[in-house]
Amino acid sequence: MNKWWPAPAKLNLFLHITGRRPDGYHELQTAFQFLDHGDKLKFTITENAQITLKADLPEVVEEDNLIVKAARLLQTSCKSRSGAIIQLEKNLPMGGGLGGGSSDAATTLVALNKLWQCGLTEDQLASLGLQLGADVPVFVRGHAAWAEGVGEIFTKIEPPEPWYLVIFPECAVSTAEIFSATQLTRDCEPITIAGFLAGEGSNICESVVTKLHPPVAQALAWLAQYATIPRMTGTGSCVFARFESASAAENVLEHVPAHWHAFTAKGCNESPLSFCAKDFDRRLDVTAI
Ligand SMILES: C[C@@](CO)(OP(=O)(O)O)[C@H](O)COP(=O)(O)OP(=O)(O)OC[C@H]1O[C@@H](n2ccc(N)nc2=O)[C@H](O)[C@@H]1O
Ligand SMILES: Nc1ncnc2c1ncn2[C@@H]1O[C@H](COP(=O)(O)OP(=O)(O)O)[C@@H](O)[C@H]1O
Repeated sequence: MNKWWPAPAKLNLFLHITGRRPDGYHELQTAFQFLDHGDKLKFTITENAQITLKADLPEVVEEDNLIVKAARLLQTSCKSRSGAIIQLEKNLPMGGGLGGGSSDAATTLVALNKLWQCGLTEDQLASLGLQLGADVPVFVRGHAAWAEGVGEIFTKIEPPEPWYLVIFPECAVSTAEIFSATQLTRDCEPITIAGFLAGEGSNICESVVTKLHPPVAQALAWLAQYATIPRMTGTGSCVFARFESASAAENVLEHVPAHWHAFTAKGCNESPLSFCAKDFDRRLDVTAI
């Protein structure tokens, strides 16, 4: 049966900028964790090579959609003669720092690699993903990670998996806009994984984003009434706080002002996409017997 593949959200549990490369890209330290909440994609394989996207996403023209770009890139790389009709259920806000577009691209690479039987390795898929965006490789690899470089050098980590309340303050923030801001701090002292797991780290982009986008400051101030250390993810705009239980997060969700979109989700060190890919392999094994 044709099933839905998950494209989960990510959180940056902290984000520091430690330098800048000659090409302008920023050197980062960050920790990625996935959420059990995100977009969903369904793939129907076709005999002709056409890639068709069915998505209610008028903001992004089909040619620019990372799903279409990922499918075409894989098709060229593995010389697939098949095509696909790809259906997208978009649940994640765009420009929210939850990595929705990157996650959609990663799910497309992982799913079509299996469905077209391309046989590319995880390393090959991650390096294709990096051509599409700095955030795509972590979604391909599917494990919570400490990331350095421009965000592509990973070490697996196992942080606690709390419940989160995530608020999208109804404003989109462009990653490029924040990385080009002159006031951005770009000389954070490097920290260690042990230091992070012991509670060090913040989101260094928060001060710039809150000045340029007041709703982000308002959402952080609102969350601070209910939780300790509310934080922004990535370059914004979403903010989040952690809770001990689903019910504790849901109790606060009930009070979120109606003009903001918000949801609760569980932190996951293994991505829902990774579970789905393993389940796909397991089913193939069963069919083969
Ligand atoms: C910083 C993070 C943290 O997760 O921000 P979010 O986008 O998730 O908020 C990401 O790594 C972003 O990844 P992604 O959103 O894929 O960025 P890309 O499309 O590759 O790049 C968008 C723009 O951001 C800048 N950029 C991106 C990554 C980086 N390490 N340094 C940069 O300077 C570049 O100017 C680039 O043109
Ligand atoms: N499938 C997609 N879903 C969302 N955004 C996409 C997609 N394809 C391309 N984009 C572009 O990527 C930008 C960043 O989107 P997204 O990844 O959701 O946000 P963020 O990087 O802040 O987490 C969008 O504003 C949009 O222009």
